[in-house]
Amino acid sequence: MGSIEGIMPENGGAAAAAPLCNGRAMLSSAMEVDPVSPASGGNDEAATKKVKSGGFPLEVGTRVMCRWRDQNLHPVKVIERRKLPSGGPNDYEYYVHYTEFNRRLDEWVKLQQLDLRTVETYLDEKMEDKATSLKMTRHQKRKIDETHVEGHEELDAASLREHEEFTKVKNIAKIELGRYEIDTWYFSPFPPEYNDCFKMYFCEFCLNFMKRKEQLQRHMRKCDLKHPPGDEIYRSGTLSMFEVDGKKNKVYAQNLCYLAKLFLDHKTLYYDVDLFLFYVLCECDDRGCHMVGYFSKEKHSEESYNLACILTLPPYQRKGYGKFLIAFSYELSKKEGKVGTPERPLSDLGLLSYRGYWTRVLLDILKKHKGNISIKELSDMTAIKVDDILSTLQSLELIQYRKGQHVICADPKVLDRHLKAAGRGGLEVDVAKLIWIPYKEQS
Ligand SMILES: CC(=O)SCCNC(=O)CCNC(=O)[C@H](O)C(C)(C)COP(=O)(O)OP(=O)(O)OC[C@H]1O[C@@H](n2cnc3c(N)ncnc32)[C@H](O)[C@@H]1OP(=O)(O)O
Repeated sequence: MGSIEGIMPENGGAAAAAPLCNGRAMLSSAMEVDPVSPASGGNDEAATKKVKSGGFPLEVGTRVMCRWRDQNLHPVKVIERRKLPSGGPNDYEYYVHYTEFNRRLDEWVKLQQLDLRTVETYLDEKMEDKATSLKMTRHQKRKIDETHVEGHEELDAASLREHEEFTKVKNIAKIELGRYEIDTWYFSPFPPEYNDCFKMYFCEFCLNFMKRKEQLQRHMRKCDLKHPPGDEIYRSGTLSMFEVDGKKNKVYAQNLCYLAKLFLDHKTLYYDVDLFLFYVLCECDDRGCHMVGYFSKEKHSEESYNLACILTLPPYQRKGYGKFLIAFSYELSKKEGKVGTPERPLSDLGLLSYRGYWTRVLLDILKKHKGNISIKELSDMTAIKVDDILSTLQSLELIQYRKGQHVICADPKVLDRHLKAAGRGGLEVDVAKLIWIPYKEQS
């Protein structure tokens, strides 16, 4: 581990910071596809100026069509380039951003994948502006936070640019975790000694990470853990949930945050894991409890956040675990006697999962309920914050504003149609199997 004290994904106040992976307007129309999120193409277009057609190697900023894994050509922007070790002076590979897709699909491609007839080179004026202006945007601040530079307010434009350069390309391409090799999605600020790592090896139990397979093998012979540290607060069949206190298990919590950042783009990394609890979901067998995903939660949240970050590891995604984690966070809120809401901004996949969960929970109640029901009553029953109920019902066009108040208009046939469209329900939380005392009642 590096010398930093701790890291914690945190996104308070980041809503206005033009997050890279927020729930943009595409969400209603792109429910079933992966990639899910288009890029911020529109604004980019406005802020760039066509300068010239390039030669070789292609310039950073070049726009060109690129053959993707679906075998079709898609527009990309060259983010970075590097010389091929064995190649001649013009033999480069290019790190490209598919402008229609989310940043998690950015990748290194060979020249042969690019349709060179479509090459256009653009100079990004925004980048130029940054180099000459000393004014730091919130977005830039966020980038600096991600690389753990203290006192970043004082950084000049050149250093800022250096940091942007540093975070725009995924630093770690793959990780090994338990029996899975996983392609990473985003940059994560691992300590500098890991900079040259293509693949990292994680102990699936203590989450320590290493550069080489042999190190991991040696570690696995010594590591005593067979499950996350902390208390097992839920067990149902082969599923277990562990509550890990960031203060008591600092190194584990830090490791978890480094790991999670590889799949979370829009979260700022923050120092203090002490202030958070981590709920780690595992599938258990005779070899141990294998992490499936987790969510973090502030011990005390003034904004009534009941979840800070949520992650299902890619091999386990689309199996209902995300909605299970969300449901679990609301069960904890119910036990606390509070309403809750996730920290903003939500990622594209985060918003899809929450929208699916809220829709299903609310419509199930509306379907069964006889007589009138208020938004407040719905909130009390579900621990879902009133704003989230309103936005969900509004997006389903089930709510009208009449005579100064919101009225739910729930035709059973319409409810059925929406429920069908809301996707699967996710794995159920069996509340009887949750044994948990809210944090404030301890100590
Ligand atoms: C507050 C915050 O932390 S916001 C950040 C949220 N976290 C992230 O973005 C990290 C990376 N993403 C993830 O870890 C996961 O995608 C999660 C946690 C958001 C969802 O986890 P999953 O285990 O895949 O969720 P689950 O299987 O319950 O599916 C939830 C719904 O999300 C949608 N969804 C999830 N993945 C996809 C995808 N790749 N493409 C389209 N829709 C998707 C679907 O509507 C799905 O429901 P359905 O399968 O019934 O149609």
